[in-house]
Amino acid sequence: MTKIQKKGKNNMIEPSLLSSNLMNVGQDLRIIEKCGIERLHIDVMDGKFVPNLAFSPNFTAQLNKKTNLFLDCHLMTYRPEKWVDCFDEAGANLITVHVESTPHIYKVIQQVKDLHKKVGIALNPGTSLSSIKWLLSLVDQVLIMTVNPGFGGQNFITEMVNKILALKQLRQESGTDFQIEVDGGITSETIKPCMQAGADVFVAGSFIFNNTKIEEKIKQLQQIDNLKEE
Ligand SMILES: O=C(CO)[C@@H](O)[C@H](O)COP(=O)(O)O
Ligand SMILES: [Co+2]
Repeated sequence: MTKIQKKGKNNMIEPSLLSSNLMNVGQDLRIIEKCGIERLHIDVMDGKFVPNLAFSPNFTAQLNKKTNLFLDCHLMTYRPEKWVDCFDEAGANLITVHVESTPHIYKVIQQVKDLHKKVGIALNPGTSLSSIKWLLSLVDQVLIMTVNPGFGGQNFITEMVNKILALKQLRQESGTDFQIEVDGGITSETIKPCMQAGADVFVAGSFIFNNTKIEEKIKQLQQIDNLKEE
């Protein structure tokens, strides 16, 4: 199966399986695909970098067999360099590593690029943009965490809107074209300031999955996908 990732209207919403009912994941994948979604968010947690555990390479490989969706693996692990190869083999299309998680961030980015996978860097809310400025020309995506990582269902940190704005400005000034992704507390309300500030990809977990109307919730987010100024 060919994996696609177009810049387009429906690919901007990225459902996060962390809050989904894993007993229904097969059915939910079909609903997500039917809605025209093209990307899926897979949270990977090691119980050390964040106080929780989440998805394995094996789970990712099983998903990869069942769907053509573009798989964005968000590694919330210390020393992500140990996990990159496993998630590459599992079928990740984009591997995002936290700048706070390793003393060798440049090396990990090169490791992902050498595997011919898309690469992202993520920043915790408390980490400033200056820590990644020098890396911006190397990456396909920057993930601004809009909650402290570890759990779904937390409240959006509104101060992060200014960070998105500042990152968009850095992108313009540097002539680079990485995508800006936001993750944490995204709802039909909080998505709006993020979109207006310049975010391109919107991860949403509990807003989509903490109810039985997954399709309706995805559509609510997709309908807002027109506020963006270019
Ligand atoms: O990385 C994370 C949490 O650390 C996320 O991807 C969550 O899955 C987002 O969940 P909601 O905040 O949308 O419920
Ligand atoms: Co995530």
